[in-house]
Amino acid sequence: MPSSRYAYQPSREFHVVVLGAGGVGKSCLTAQFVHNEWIESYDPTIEDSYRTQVSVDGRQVMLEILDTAGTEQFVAMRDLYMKTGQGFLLVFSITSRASLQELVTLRDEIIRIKDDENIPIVIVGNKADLVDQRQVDRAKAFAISQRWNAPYYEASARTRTNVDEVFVDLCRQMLRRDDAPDNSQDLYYDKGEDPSSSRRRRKRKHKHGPRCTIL
Ligand SMILES: Nc1nc2c(ncn2[C@@H]2O[C@H](COP(=O)(O)OP(=O)(O)OP(=O)(O)O)[C@@H](O)[C@H]2O)c(=O)[nH]1
Repeated sequence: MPSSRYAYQPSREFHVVVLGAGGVGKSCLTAQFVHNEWIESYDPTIEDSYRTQVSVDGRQVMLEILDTAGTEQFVAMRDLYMKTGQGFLLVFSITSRASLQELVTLRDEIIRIKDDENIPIVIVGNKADLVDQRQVDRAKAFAISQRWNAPYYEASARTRTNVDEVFVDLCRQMLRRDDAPDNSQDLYYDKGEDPSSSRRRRKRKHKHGPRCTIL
């Protein structure tokens, strides 16, 4: 069979979960990444999922992206999608100190549910175009990301700044874990799960120094 026919078939599929307080721009970041479109209106999300194929360092990756609800009334759904997620975009708005604070709880929950301190995470300070309304210092957000050993990006869904970069960084983290040779010994399957399924969890993780990307 000609290999060229299969050259662009994704070799990996990952579940990405976009989390953060209500109104920080999760849906807008996702819509810009998946459809290249800007949404001006605010329509609170319940839960939306998207499938999109991306090329990362020459490799085709299929992403299943879950855009979650920031509002409190839907928090009961969180446990479920945190279990399924393999990589997390933690989004706050640089115009809201409270939205950064909310990430602390979300990150704690992810670590608890995944039972994994080094699960792939990217911290996103969105709405970076609203410079006059900034409430969160870049240095402060970066310090938090360092403590969490996760990269920090300032982004703007409106200007499409760092939109691709945050998703690609997360993909790279997930690919690195998938590629790591010692992962083969660390794989284990959920009780009762079909071992041939691709839903796998990893116990030991690789540390990568935090990065700060500024506009
Ligand atoms: N100026 C500016 N506005 C933004 C940006 N991202 C989102 N917004 C606006 O912020 C509002 C909320 O954006 P959403 O993407 O719906 O926020 P969300 O986090 O998905 O909100 P929930 O669904 O409630 O969790 C909308 O009016 C967007 O137009 C940005 O980068 N810059």
